[in-house]
Amino acid sequence: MSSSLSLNPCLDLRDALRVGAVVFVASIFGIYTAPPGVLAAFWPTNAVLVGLLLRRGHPPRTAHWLAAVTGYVVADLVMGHGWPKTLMLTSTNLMGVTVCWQLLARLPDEYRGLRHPRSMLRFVLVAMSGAAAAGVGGSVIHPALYGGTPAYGFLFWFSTELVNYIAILPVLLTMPDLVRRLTGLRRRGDWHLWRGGRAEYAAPLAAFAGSLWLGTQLGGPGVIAYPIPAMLWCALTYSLFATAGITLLFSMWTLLAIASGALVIGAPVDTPQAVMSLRVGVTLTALAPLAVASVMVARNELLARLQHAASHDPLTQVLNRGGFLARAEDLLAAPAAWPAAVLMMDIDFFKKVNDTHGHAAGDDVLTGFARLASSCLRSGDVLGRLGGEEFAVLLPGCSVDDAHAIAERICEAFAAQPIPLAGGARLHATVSIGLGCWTIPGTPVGTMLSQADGALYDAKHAGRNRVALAQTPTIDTAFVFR
Ligand SMILES: Nc1nc2c(ncn2[C@@H]2O[C@H](COP(=O)(O)OP(=O)(O)OP(=O)(O)O)[C@@H](O)[C@H]2O)c(=O)[nH]1
Repeated sequence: MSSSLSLNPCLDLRDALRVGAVVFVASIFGIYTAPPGVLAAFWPTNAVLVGLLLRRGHPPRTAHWLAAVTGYVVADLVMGHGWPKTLMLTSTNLMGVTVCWQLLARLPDEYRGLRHPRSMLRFVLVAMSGAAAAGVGGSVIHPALYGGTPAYGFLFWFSTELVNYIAILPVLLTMPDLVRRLTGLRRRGDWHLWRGGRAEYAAPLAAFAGSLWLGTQLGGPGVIAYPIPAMLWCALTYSLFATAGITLLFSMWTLLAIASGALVIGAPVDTPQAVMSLRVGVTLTALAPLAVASVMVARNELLARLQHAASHDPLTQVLNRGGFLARAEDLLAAPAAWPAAVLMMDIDFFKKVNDTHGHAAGDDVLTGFARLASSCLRSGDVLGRLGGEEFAVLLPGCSVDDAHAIAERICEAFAAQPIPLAGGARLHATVSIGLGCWTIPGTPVGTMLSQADGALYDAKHAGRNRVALAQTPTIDTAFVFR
């Protein structure tokens, strides 16, 4: 969410109302699904509220907290709880939410988004702290409202909140990727529901579904762990968000299937203690795939950064020689890439620029040229810095006339636009370009570059600041255009 939201009271109010409405709907859901006369065991409201407050671009305001309190209170009153019970439940809910939100909001972004290898450890500690805060409230209100000891009240609230936070919050914490995708604000490498082809995508999900089904057929206490290998496979294949969704599904399915008798574990789950133990156990089981998915995200982000560093020139940020050659070979493997043209470009008298204005000014000229050349290219063209002041462009699917027009545009635009230097001065520079165009598919990139380099030599010798055409198998006369 943009920071303008915080400056716009109307938008802030609308946002707060949305928070209140979500709290109300989630609370009604929790109350409806609770067994009669007992406190709701699946209570998504608190985890959803924490997730909502964290997903906003800036801290919640008083209006958001007031809207949340109103959502809790109205839901309880609508469902027939009196004021004393409503206030006790609401304050206990808010104790847990406040602690959980405070602690998560203080975590660095990558920990909060579960994108750090150790983020799951911190996340579990935060979830336990939030659950413990709710447990403290529960130890006071539970005996008064439902009977039992304060210790039981603590344990019931602690276990319920722990399960809800661990099962639901990861989905919400990784959800911003989905929001960015839906709103078109996509970042490189940000969203991959899966990594790989279609079969690779479908297989882990099928294994997960199969393991759930197998559990219903075989029964016994071990069946709870049957889906773990499939969930680990999902974590290695799908995005963190998808994995979080799958682990939530696992927790809900396992608990519901045991409750309904579809999954027979052979042990009685007929005391509140046994129910609590089962719920916490099932949810903690789901932490393993989540931790693997977190490690995968961190690993993939690191790999992407390394790959970028290995294939790009740190000064101009265009491809380096290795990156250019690899990309060119990839592109030229497609028949549609032919005819293909190559431009070899070399900044004129660049040594003099360095000697006269200093190395930093030379660097400014290089970055200025890379920027300008990029702006003259079509999408799909590839620009690389082959070394020093020498750049190359691959123009796939480009006729010699179009390639010549692009080369002329770069040459003229560079000569016409002086480069602003750090001290405020402006520096005029020119570039010479050798151009080749090949119609025969399969011509090696190295051959194309060296023939275009020959034309660049011609351009330099004809006086620089010009474009020269290479001799290629289809064009057999080398000449200088101007
Ligand atoms: N500032 C800067 N200079 C570089 C960099 N890489 C190479 N150079 C310099 O680029 C210059 C290249 O000079 P030459 O190859 O003699 O070519 P030129 O002066 O451009 O002459 P012509 O190409 O014949 O027009 C050398 O002085 C290198 O030190 C760089 O990253 N930054």
